[in-house]
Amino acid sequence: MRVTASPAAPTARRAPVRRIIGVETEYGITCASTAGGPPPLDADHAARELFAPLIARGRSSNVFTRGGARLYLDVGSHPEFATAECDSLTDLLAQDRAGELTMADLAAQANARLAAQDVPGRIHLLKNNLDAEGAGFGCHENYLVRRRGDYWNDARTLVPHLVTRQILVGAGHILTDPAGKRPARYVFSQRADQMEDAVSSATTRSRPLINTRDEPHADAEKYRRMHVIVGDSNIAQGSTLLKVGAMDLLLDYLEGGGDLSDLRLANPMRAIRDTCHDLTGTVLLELADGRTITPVELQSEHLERVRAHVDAELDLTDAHRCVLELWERGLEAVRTGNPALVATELDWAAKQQLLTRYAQRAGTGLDDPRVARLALAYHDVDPTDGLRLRLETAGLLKRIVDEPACRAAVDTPPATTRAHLRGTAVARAEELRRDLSVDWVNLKLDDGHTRPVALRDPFAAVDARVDALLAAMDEPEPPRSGILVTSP
Ligand SMILES: Nc1ncnc2c1ncn2[C@@H]1O[C@H](COP(=O)(O)OP(=O)(O)OP(=O)(O)O)[C@@H](O)[C@H]1O
Ligand SMILES: [Mg+2]
Repeated sequence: MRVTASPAAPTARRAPVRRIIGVETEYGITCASTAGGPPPLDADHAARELFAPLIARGRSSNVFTRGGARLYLDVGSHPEFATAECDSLTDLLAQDRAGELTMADLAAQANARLAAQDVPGRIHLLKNNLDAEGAGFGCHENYLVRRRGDYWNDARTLVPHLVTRQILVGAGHILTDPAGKRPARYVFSQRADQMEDAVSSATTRSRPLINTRDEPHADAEKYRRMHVIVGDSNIAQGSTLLKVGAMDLLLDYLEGGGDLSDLRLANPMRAIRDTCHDLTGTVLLELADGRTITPVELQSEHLERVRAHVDAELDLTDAHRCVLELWERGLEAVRTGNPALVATELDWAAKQQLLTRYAQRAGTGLDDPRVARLALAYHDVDPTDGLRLRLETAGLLKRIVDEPACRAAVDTPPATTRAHLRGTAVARAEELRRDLSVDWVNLKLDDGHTRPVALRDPFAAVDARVDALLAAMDEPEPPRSGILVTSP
């Protein structure tokens, strides 16, 4: 009798766990004089000018858009765009870019009003993280995670990733010495020098890497929202894809029982600064167990574990495959000191090439004010003053989601999350001029009698209660409570 081994049963593969992701971006604002001289408006007044049309339409400076996103002016003068909830990486890229386009449109309108009033100023909105006074502002990522007892441990084991990922997804920065003793030099990130505590529950007192405030914007028994505070605002879509996609895969790995706890850093705050300042990626970081590791080694180790997890279990989307490929190539670029390997995809490399080539041609150093202006233009969201569109059109920055799809995302929410319900309701309310109170979870028609709807499942894009709410909007507005209507 011949015994043959039966072929191994094919292992069932699965897609990465479906996850809600949203990115909040604060924008820098300045009003440059067009006549020379000091700015005609300070940042506060410029921000108020920017939001004037929203406020004039009887709304506040805190609105939800037809695209399902939140557009608002918080304390301070940084206009903020928080993307709608996305459950795909490509939707997130479109939404993030929709934020830039929304801001650019608001600035164009504000500049037209200033010109009509003969105010000699032009408002610029900058998708960066440091203003002219040296104050920082943020770009926060939000990831839905399933509520589990060991969330806290998982969040902490991500700190080494958050500390070292800047060698891939940092937006690049020219670091100048205020004392003028050392020449200006190029580093990975603007944000690294602003961070203080590794994990904290407050964002205002200190600058943590992960905010642990428990505000899931969803069914609190099932979900948590992981709120990542450390991260640069990115211009290159490749950087955003890698930043968010790598975290998505790492969370999948951890939720599937993966472990990163042997890679804890002894001093994350020192490590984040050391990593930022060393473009070779070879600075030695101390681990909690006394070993040392370089940022490139640490990222390679994370990538290897994620890859093994993927190979064993996952069937990746095209976007996730791009994430792994770019992660690998980004590390190779740092390891070999060859930014050209990723110069059309990752911000730090694209910006470095732009600035160093300019400085070489002009025969200056990186501290030249013209280089600083070029660096700002990289982050300017204006289609003509800003460089992003020009670089993309010239093929110097790679587009992953094309411009029409990003433009569409301004008014069209992601189709597969509750943002679809919110965006539809907002659009209908705007068309019918009905008052609708909105937050991430709730929709309430302010007519005194239609029942509010709580959308506790961020994955649900269909809901009969919302259909009823839309139908209620179509009905003639009932009399306000407190007013007696009598028939003649
Ligand atoms: N359940 C969820 N899981 C993950 N992300 C979510 C969830 N619900 C909403 N989000 C995303 O979280 C972000 C919330 O933005 P928002 O600016 O309102 O943040 P916040 O932390 O609630 O408030 P603030 O910035 O005012 O402190 C959005 O990008 C949104 O898409
Ligand atoms: Mg916010």
